[in-house]
Amino acid sequence: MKTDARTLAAALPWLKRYHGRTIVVKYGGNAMTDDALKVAFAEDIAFLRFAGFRPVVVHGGGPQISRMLDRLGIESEFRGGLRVTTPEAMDVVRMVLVGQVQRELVGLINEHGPLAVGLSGEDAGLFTAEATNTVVDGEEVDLGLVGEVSRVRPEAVLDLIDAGRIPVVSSVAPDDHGQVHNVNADTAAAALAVALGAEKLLVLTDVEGLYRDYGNSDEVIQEISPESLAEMLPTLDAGMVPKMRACYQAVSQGVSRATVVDGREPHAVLLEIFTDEGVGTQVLPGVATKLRVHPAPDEGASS
Ligand SMILES: Nc1ncnc2c1ncn2[C@@H]1O[C@H](COP(=O)(O)OP(=O)(O)O)[C@@H](O)[C@H]1O
Ligand SMILES: CC(=O)N[C@@H](CCC(=O)OP(=O)(O)O)C(=O)O
Repeated sequence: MKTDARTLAAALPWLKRYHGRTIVVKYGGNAMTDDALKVAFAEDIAFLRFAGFRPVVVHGGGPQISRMLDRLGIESEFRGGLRVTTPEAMDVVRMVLVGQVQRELVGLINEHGPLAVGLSGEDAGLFTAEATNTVVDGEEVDLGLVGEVSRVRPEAVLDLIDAGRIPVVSSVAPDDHGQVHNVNADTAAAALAVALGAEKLLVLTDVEGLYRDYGNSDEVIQEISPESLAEMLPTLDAGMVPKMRACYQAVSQGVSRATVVDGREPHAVLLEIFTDEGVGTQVLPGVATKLRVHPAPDEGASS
């Protein structure tokens, strides 16, 4: 059989499995580095929709926010993987996420038909935020206007999906008093995946997956259970903290699996979903931890 035919035929089990199912795809700002990657991402999302899946996009934009804050001369720092957000910075976060990153992704997806509709946690009560702090080296750190998602009203997203649209969601959300908060996009994606009863949470980032010992070892975790991940969480650093906590929460609350993949690979979404060889790190119940040394000898080979 020709290689292309083999690849297409191998997609059949995944087409059957995910047909009519909801997949929440979190597109991190670090995986939006060049235009070609963004175009490929939009193609993948449109592909999923035309293949009969129900894709929902939650996007990040951390590096884009940082660049704009720099340009405006507003200082920003991250603590425990979360941006300390002053009221001044909050305006910029909202402007960049909703006004720039979301608009761009909606436009790219809509190159393929009238599919994507952008919304944020502020629309139709989608998310309610609750102010949160974080603990770094045993000390509580005040993060300002940073929120966790305390409630999800998924009706607006469900209406869009049922109408054949692709929701593209930005992670800002009001608290009970209407004060808008900055929610980490991984956190928002997990909360939405749980509320939608999604089959899968797929997270695109800028590393091959979760490294067992980042910076000191080439071993990437291929599969891990939520329990083993929970044990690892206190040892993680930087952006991986909210990301892996989000995967843990999604799988602990009913999403069948959460996967972190390298979004710098063009068409990472299609590769992850339609090839038998799992790439990245999969969090799923009941598995023993499985490691892979990166780069794996046969990585990139589809079966
Ligand atoms: N154990 C780990 N495995 C992989 N990456 C890690 C780990 N610990 C920290 N990191 C860092 O987390 C970063 C990804 O998080 P982040 O920058 O927030 O990405 P995104 O914009 O995709 O949400 C990686 O680029 C890496 O520098
Ligand atoms: C509270 C917090 O840190 N919010 C993030 C929101 C954007 C985000 O999460 O973007 P990535 O997915 O690209 O990292 C921020 O301000 O950068």
